[in-house]
Amino acid sequence: MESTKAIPWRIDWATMRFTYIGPQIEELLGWSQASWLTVNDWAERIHEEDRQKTVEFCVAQSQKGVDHEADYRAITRQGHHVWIRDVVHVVRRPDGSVESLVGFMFDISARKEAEDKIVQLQRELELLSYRDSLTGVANRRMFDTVYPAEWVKARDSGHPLSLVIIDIDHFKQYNDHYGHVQGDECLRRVAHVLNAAAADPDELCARLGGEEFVLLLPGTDREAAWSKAERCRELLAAQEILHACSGVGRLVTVSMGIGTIVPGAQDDAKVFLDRIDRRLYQAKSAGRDRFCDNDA
Ligand SMILES: Nc1nc2c(ncn2[C@@H]2O[C@H](COP(=O)(O)OP(=O)(O)OP(=O)(O)O)[C@@H](O)[C@H]2O)c(=O)[nH]1
Repeated sequence: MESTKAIPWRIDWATMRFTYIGPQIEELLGWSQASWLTVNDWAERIHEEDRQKTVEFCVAQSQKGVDHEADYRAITRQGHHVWIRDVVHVVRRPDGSVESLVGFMFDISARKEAEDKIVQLQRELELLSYRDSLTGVANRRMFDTVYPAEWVKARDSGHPLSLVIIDIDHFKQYNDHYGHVQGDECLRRVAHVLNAAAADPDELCARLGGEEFVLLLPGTDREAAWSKAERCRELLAAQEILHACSGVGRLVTVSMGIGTIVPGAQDDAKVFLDRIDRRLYQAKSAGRDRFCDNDA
């Protein structure tokens, strides 16, 4: 047993002293075999954050006479820590009283590291699933998650909520003329500009799909939403993205539907979104490269 990776040990229940611990413990944790005298030596060598719950759990299980296992970080003599799985068997006398505890300690650091890596990857994946892969701004899924929450916040607080829906003008012609790859690049640049315009932490710029984007602007009144939309146009104009076949001008332009609401109990987030979308199409039919903020 002393040649295996698992480290065997035995504790006498009456005295709470180690009657045996495998010599491999020194290689694993740095503490000599002879230094493991009582359960206190074991408890003191458990990481502070794991100590209380591990000791309480193991004592309770042992008192009940139940075999158990516990994962915890053991402190090494050098001050580092190693993840241990302690598997404990409670040895009982014929009358049922506890005589001793015997167990094995396993080094599970590699497994814990792999588990941590998986958790981290899952978090990254979760974040990525809310990003539009082409432009890097938030995607429709993110908007669909955040918008209802902001709606409820605005309704409860009585603060205004603004939406700006933005669509690139004659983007089909852009793609047809410059090709899809340059079309993608154009989308990235427009997204970048819009994202820069909605830079406050509670503001959101999301790509709704195709060449359509939305700015979700909590706590923003009508006037401030207009300034935001103006800012988007200025920033986009400064990019000077050529669009030879636009028909509107020589540069890429956008049309926007804008709206502001202090949601009341009867209002519906979806209805409001549809209304702003209709305003966008009013801006399109009125000649493009403009805003519309009222219903025709
Ligand atoms: N390059 C590129 N093009 C896209 C992408 N998604 C959608 N499109 C293109 O966007 C164009 C949208 O065209 P339309 O819906 O006809 O709109 P439009 O030409 O912009 O015309 P208006 O909106 O009326 O000004 C289509 O040609 C789509 O192929 C994308 O991810 N990359």
